[in-house]
Amino acid sequence: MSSRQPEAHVLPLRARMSAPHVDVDRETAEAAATTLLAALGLPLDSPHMRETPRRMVAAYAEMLTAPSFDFTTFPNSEEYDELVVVEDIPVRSLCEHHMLPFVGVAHVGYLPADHVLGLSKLARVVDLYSHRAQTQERLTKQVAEHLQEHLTPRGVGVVIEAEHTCMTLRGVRAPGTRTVTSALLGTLRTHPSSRAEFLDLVRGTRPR
Ligand SMILES: Nc1nc2c(ncn2[C@@H]2O[C@H](COP(=O)(O)OP(=O)(O)OP(=O)(O)O)[C@@H](O)[C@H]2O)c(=O)[nH]1
Ligand SMILES: [Zn+2]
Repeated sequence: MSSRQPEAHVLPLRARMSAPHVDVDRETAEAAATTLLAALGLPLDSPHMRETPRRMVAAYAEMLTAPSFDFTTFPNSEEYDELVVVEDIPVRSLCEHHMLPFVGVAHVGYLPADHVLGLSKLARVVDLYSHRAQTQERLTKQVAEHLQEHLTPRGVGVVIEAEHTCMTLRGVRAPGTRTVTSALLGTLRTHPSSRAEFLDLVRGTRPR
């Protein structure tokens, strides 16, 4: 006899995920960008720069507005109980100290309990929290806590490696530096062998 559950119980569960609404006042922002560029001594009367304030505002608005998505989970009917890890998820965010980009990759994994998550959703959660003025530490924790809250796995691990252009292109100008942050929850935090397995796995993906 099959141990499969009735069909109604194996349907995916979808929960809509949206970032808090960001109200961009484009008119005020464009006027301010015009003032900023003029105060920096940049001429705005060339064909290339005439629309730069509008483009600046559009660029920031895009980087601060996360697309909504369905967080789709499936019953773990195969009782899969090993790590699920998606590596090299692109990270593009804005450092809240300078409003300059930091870019890199995230490695996100979890140990399933009753549900598995649609794989793309690991990348979408990273994207959701990247589209805001951030610190890398906060971004790393928010991704881990989101998965813990909405998927309730046995454990979650998030490692982010990123280049902060505020410290590679300006200021201390330390090209080649990468900042590495991690957040581990549940058994990936408390169970030494699970923790070591996850960290070894993602360490193996780093360029040396
Ligand atoms: N902890 C943390 N610091 C960050 C992050 N992004 C940027 N920073 C740092 O924020 C700090 C701001 O320091 P300040 O001394 O106020 O700014 P600053 O004069 O521009 O500093 P320099 O970058 O050293 O020239 C800098 O050390 C940045 O490197 C981040 O994600 N996390
Ligand atoms: Zn910065």
